[in-house]
Amino acid sequence: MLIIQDLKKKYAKSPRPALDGINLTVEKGEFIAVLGLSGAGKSTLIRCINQLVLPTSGEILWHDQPVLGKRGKALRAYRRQVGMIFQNFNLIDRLSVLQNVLAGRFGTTPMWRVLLQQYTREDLQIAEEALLRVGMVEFKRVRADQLSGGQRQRVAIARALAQKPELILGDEPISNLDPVTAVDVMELLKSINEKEGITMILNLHSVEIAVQYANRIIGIANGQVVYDGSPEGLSETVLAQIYKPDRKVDPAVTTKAIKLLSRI
Ligand SMILES: Nc1ncnc2c1ncn2[C@@H]1O[C@H](COP(=O)(O)OP(=O)(O)OP(=O)(O)O)[C@@H](O)[C@H]1O
Repeated sequence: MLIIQDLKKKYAKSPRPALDGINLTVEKGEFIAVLGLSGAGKSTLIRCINQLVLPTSGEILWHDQPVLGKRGKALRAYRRQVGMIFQNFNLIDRLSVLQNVLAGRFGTTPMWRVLLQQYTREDLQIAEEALLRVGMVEFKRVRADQLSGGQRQRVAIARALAQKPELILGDEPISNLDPVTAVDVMELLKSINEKEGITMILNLHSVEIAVQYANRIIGIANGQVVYDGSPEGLSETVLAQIYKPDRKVDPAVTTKAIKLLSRI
């Protein structure tokens, strides 16, 4: 469903490319965890997929159609098929839970339709179904800023679901959550992946969580894919390739981290 070909991204003020020739093929129904050191390029990759960041070169194909260069209506149509969840949830605090989820129905069209309650009965039904799916329907009238982190991420997932996406991208979706809530959110995402067949690509910082939930791991180092395979294949050598020492990290710290990681 998604093919990434020789994708490169060089930010104007950055000396090194953030992405340096990424090639990936993603099939429907996969649950992919992207691992890598801070600065490896994970966020840039996720953001290039939904065009929040424009790559410098390469190609992205969605159902065999080129994504790069899409503008306006065509870009909105593509983005509706690709839901996104973020580390900081990206909810609008002053709006209710339901209004936040309804925002997902409009993709990138103006917020005034939500604010003026210009949505259809069908939009409302889909939004409520999404809230029911994530266990938050009884909070629909509550303002988003009244919720806990875990509840906010559930609402963000419902907002993504209300788009009726084929793919959900997650940029460190559990980084701001305590370990129990993080597992709770991962269980929800896994269940959505298995029951609704929605493909997941999530950047994760926890190798342990990635191994537990993903059926494919993509390891990135210095903007390149250094591992693409099963969780079982994450040997100490592979972990060293992903989290290898580089200029920014003290080699002793990295070695210690790899030893800790390889115990899982
Ligand atoms: N807007 C930007 N402008 C300039 N350089 C950037 C920008 N965003 C990211 N970078 C650089 O691109 C590289 C990759 O960053 P990216 O955020 O994709 O990494 P990451 O693996 O997601 O890291 P983290 O886990 O810390 O979020 C880093 O060197 C970073 O400094």
